[in-house]
Amino acid sequence: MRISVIGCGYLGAVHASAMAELGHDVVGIDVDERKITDLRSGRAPFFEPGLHDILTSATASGRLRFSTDIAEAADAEIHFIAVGTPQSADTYAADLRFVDAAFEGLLPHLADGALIVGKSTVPVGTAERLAARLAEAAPHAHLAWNPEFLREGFAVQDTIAPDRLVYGVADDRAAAQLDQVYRAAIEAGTPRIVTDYATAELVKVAANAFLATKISFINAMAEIAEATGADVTQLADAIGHDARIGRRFLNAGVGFGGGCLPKDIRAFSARAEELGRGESVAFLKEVDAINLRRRRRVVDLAVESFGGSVVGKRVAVLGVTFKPDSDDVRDSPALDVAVHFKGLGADVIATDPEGIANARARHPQLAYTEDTDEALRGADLVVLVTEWREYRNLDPVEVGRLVANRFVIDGRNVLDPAAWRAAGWEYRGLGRP
Ligand SMILES: NC(=O)C1=CN([C@@H]2O[C@H](COP(=O)(O)OP(=O)(O)OC[C@H]3O[C@@H](n4cnc5c(N)ncnc54)[C@H](O)[C@@H]3O)[C@@H](O)[C@H]2O)C=CC1
Ligand SMILES: O=C(O)[C@H]1O[C@H](OP(=O)(O)OP(=O)(O)OC[C@H]2O[C@@H](n3ccc(=O)[nH]c3=O)[C@H](O)[C@@H]2O)[C@H](O)[C@@H](O)[C@@H]1O
Repeated sequence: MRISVIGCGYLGAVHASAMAELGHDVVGIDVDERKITDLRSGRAPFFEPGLHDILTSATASGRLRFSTDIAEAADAEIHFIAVGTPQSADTYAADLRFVDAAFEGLLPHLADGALIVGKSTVPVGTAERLAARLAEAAPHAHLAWNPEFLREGFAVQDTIAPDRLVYGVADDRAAAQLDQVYRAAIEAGTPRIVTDYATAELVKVAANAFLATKISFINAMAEIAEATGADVTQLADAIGHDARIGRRFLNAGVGFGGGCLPKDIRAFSARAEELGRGESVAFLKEVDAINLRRRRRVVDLAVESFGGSVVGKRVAVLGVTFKPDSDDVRDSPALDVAVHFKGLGADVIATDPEGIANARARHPQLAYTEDTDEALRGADLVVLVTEWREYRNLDPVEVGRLVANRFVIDGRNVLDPAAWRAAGWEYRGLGRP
């Protein structure tokens, strides 16, 4: 099929490349010229495992091209909107400016029977509003909402083989067109839920709200564990054996960040309040508060251990991205911890395999190095805040030879406390004795 993807960020660049990989003829559109120049030359504008391969094979095959001119989308039968929906600074509601601009930009270029498909995460009610506008401005086209559930770090495989497909549609024709787009996944047995706009929009925010709640639940248990000497990691293993609970997303630590979970739960709360149902999701404010407290806890542990102050202490911060296998530092707990240490007068040096350029752009006041050993050399404290494989696999004996003081705070509970203590380290985890 002929497809356009409007917005080529973390979601759109992967979606465009994956659709071309599946055999569709795709044009990716973005207002950011630098991104489009990169994509045109087969360079992924961000780090995502597997993206480079499908991007280069699809551009070489001629099935994938990129442009800053939305008129180039005019040929497409299906237009995916994948632009950002960031948090508004004042209300925390989703800022729909980019979605509205992309939608309005498409209106003059819609072929007969064209389908606009929203992928961006939006407040419930957005699709209905856009469908009403479409009926008036371009009645020969129609609209569907098809939320995206990919995870950064696994974005390519999640796009090609998703857990499920959700179509919010107003007619059967839209569902049939989407079936053609996703034929490969459907033939492979991917479950598909065809529903109305409101349900589709809500499925997306409900899924992210549930995941955030699960993480904050285990982090709340970590707080109780800290008050009692219990071990939250064993607790998670034990409750996780219950298939009704499940072990995934029960890793306690510095909590969730990124361009989605934090902003999505806040936008959901804001939308529920607009609907007069704020109390139904009031717990999400607690989920957010627990999450933010855990970032602070790492710093408090250090201050406590150093007898009240970290001024002048050399702190090696391992990780700046919000999760491993991504270069994304949006609302990153790791970066927040680094900034907080710096604010308290510590001599911070942060390292990360992929995230330094993005971190430096946001927080130029921090010192960075790409060399893990350089970060560790002379440290009074090592803080692991993003569980990249290379940090999980650090050898406590070797690291012990580099640092000035053997003190580690494991903000992701991924190190083996016994091995680190045996190598002479003071080990502190979150919610671990
Ligand atoms: N990043 C992720 O893993 C996932 C993101 N989402 C949702 O997808 C949406 C996009 O998120 P990201 O890709 O992370 O954001 P992003 O900020 O990485 O990308 C958005 C892109 O849209 C472009 N853009 C803005 N206005 C435009 C316009 N009028 N025309 C063309 N391009 C325009 C921007 O230049 C940028 O490249 C958000 O609603 C997000 O919540 C959903 C699932 C996964
Ligand atoms: O809407 C989105 O953009 C996406 O948001 C999340 O995906 P993502 O943000 O890429 O990352 P996750 O793997 O969900 O991790 C989010 C954060 O939670 C943290 N986390 C995760 C799991 C856990 O047990 N504990 C924990 O603290 C991670 O470190 C990370 O900071 C969802 O998992 C995706 O399904 C969704 O599509």
